Amino acid sequence: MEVLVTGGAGYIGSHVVRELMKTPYDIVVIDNLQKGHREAVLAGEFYRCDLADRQKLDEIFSDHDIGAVIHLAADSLVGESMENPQKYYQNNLTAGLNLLEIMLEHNVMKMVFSSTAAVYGSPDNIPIEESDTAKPASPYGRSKLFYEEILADFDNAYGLGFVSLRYFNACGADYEAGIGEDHDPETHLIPLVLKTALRQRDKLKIFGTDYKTRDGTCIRDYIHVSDLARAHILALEKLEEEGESSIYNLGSGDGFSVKEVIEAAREVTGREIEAEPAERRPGDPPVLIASSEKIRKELGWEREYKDLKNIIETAWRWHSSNPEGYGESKTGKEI
Ligand SMILES: NC(=O)c1ccc[n+]([C@@H]2O[C@H](COP(=O)([O-])OP(=O)(O)OC[C@H]3O[C@@H](n4cnc5c(N)ncnc54)[C@H](O)[C@@H]3O)[C@@H](O)[C@H]2O)c1
Ligand SMILES: O=c1ccn([C@@H]2O[C@H](COP(=O)(O)OP(=O)(O)O[C@H]3O[C@H](CO)[C@H](O)[C@H](O)[C@H]3O)[C@@H](O)[C@H]2O)c(=O)[nH]1
Repeated sequence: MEVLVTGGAGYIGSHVVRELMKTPYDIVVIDNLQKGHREAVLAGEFYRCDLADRQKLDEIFSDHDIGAVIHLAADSLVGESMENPQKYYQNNLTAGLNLLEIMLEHNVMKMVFSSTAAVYGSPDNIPIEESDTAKPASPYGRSKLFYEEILADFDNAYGLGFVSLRYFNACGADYEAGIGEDHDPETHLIPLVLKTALRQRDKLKIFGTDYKTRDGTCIRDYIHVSDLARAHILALEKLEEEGESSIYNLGSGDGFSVKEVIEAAREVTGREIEAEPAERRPGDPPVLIASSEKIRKELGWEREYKDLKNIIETAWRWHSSNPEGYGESKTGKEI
């Protein structure tokens, strides 16, 4: 079966492609390279294509015998979505709907979807379960929740089977395969901490030190990107078995504060990492920790990386051996 990965040149998508290489699935990748890197795509047929382009999508679906789609392509920054919601609804919903329409036209009825902890907003219960109320606090979170609802409607009406994976904080790298996190601009905590260790930045800003948490800084659930990526294979297998559509959290079940992450990074790198208190970042909930019991029970998913320092070490190895990330090259087959 051919599996189409949208956003496969991005951080998580490139790790999903890496995990797909260990399976019998054939791989097709679409990415517009707005954020992604051609070099990060280690296998499969690559198309530089925007999901908004119906004609190109139609050609790709005509040229391949696609059996399922893993849909990661999206804009995904909470803060940016507060300032520019139009961009988020346009890309995550309108372009995403284009993809669904083309899938229906070509009778491709299986999707694994990248959702997010941001659908929960500021949750009432910790750890968060999938049945807890989703009250997104940002246009980004809402765009992902709306897409899940569209998928449920398409399942009811057309029998499109889906698995939606609500990722918590993806981090780490498959440094042995030569892939890692390279966003421009970078906004995520762990790469910024490591860039500070590399002296590419003077100091790290800690966004908020007066939250009602154990040390006043926000707590998040950090999950290694390869563990996350492996869950997509399990989700594909579930869809192939014609199971019911499902929504799963994907996190570690452990929470670490911003200060704890910085301290762990100091230990891993053995370097000074200067950090200073700063204003809260709008849209940040104080605590997000997943219960991932459902995916463990139903799909047998387990983490390989259970220790935060191990996870940071994989990211450190990637950043320290690729201080400029992937560089500037943006090549790829355009059709
Ligand atoms: N990084 C996280 O911690 C995290 C957490 C929760 C959910 N997610 C979700 O996971 C997915 C991947 O996130 P990531 O961190 O790898 O981001 P990323 O920006 O590295 O990857 C997204 C990729 O999609 C591509 N893309 C975006 N819009 C496109 C379009 N219209 N057409 C074609 N390609 C397009 C980008 O060029 C990029 O390569 C996103 O859907 C994001 O919302 C990420
Ligand atoms: O320079 C920084 C960067 C981040 N932080 C803090 O570190 C924590 C983690 O921030 P990230 O930006 O790394 O991650 P987020 O939790 O904001 O968001 C990530 O995980 C979410 C789900 O939990 C969403 O899906 C989103 O797409 C994804 O980027 C937050 O408390 C943030 O305020 C800082 O203090 N300083």
